[in-house]
Amino acid sequence: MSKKKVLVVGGAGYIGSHTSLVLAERGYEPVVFDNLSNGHAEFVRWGELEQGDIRDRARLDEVFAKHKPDAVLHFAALIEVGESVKNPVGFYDNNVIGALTLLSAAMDAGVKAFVFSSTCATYGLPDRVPMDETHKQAPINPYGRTKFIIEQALKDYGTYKDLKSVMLRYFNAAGADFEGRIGEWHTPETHAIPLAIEAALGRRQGFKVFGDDYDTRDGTCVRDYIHVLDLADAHVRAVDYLLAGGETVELNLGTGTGTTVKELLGAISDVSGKPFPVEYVGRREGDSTSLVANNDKAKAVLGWEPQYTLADIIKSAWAWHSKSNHITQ
Ligand SMILES: NC(=O)c1ccc[n+]([C@@H]2O[C@H](COP(=O)([O-])OP(=O)(O)OC[C@H]3O[C@@H](n4cnc5c(N)ncnc54)[C@H](O)[C@@H]3O)[C@@H](O)[C@H]2O)c1
Ligand SMILES: O=c1ccn([C@@H]2O[C@H](COP(=O)(O)OP(=O)(O)O[C@H]3O[C@H](CO)[C@@H](O)[C@H](O)[C@H]3O)[C@@H](O)[C@H]2O)c(=O)[nH]1
Repeated sequence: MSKKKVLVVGGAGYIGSHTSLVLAERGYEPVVFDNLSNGHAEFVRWGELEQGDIRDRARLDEVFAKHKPDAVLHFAALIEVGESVKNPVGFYDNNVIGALTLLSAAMDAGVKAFVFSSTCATYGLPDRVPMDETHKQAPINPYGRTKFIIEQALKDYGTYKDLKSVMLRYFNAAGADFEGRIGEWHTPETHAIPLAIEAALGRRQGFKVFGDDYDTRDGTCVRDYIHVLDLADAHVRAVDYLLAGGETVELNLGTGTGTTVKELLGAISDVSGKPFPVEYVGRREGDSTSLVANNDKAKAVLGWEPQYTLADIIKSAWAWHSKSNHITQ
């Protein structure tokens, strides 16, 4: 029997490349669609690369006609919260117009299964922590709002059209492939774990903590860091679920454990054995105080369970950053 094909849109990026790896391991055939604006051709190792932009309908039609995918995973987006405050137009253009163009092309090509990279940033400020999927969605930055808009479109397409989707609200993706083939490589890098590791490796001057006056146990923001391979596993399960006739659903993907920035820095110093300078500066615009998942629904719907701890995350990230010398600034 021929393998089922999955179009991995944004598959040359961090989470999409790890998901391609796990798709291939589980017997699917990934095909990556990416404009390489923030991705890396060398991360496309488990399937063909089709270069193109999700805002280019003609190119999308060509790729859908050629590959006839059974499902689409949509990772392609601009992703930095801080940048979205400075450049909202670019975010709406890529994350909303791009996603809607991709959705139309997918539906016209007869695709019925769609997995969307959403985010806990769609919740905004927490009423309660941990947050389950019924928590109100009131994003506090343009990035979160672009993702919220697409979630609503997907719910309407699930109700009124024949496209079923799984909207995966990731908390903070982190860590890397344990064999060190791929890892987190954003340019410029803005995420806490790679920045702190690069500081410990002496590639950056030190680490700046954005705010220590939050209402949390040590004044710094709380996040729920989830291993990228746990995210990848959930995506493959989401494809299985949709191809088996599953209905449209939104699911949190986090571990349920919150870590403050100070705790994170302590854990990174422990793993690396290399202390690094830390400076406390003002808050970063658009940051939420505390984001921690209640992941019961993903466990129930997908039979998913996160496998990796914060120590696994830091060790795998440390291994990747130590051996690779890519430029992130
Ligand atoms: N990294 C996180 O912690 C996190 C958390 C929650 C949600 N997400 C979401 O997960 C998805 C993947 O994040 P990532 O960290 O892997 O980001 P990434 O930047 O590494 O990957 C995104 C990929 O999409 C591609 N891309 C961007 N715009 C495109 C376009 N117009 N056409 C074609 N390709 C395009 C980029 O070249 C890149 O390869 C994003 O949608 C992001 O919003 C990420
Ligand atoms: O130099 C830094 C970088 C980050 N932080 C803090 O570290 C925490 C984590 O920040 P970061 O790693 O940038 O992740 P988030 O801003 O939480 O955003 C990520 O996680 C979101 C879900 O929480 C996703 O939606 C986004 O795409 C993804 O970038 C936050 O409290 C930041 O204020 C610092 O103190 N200093």
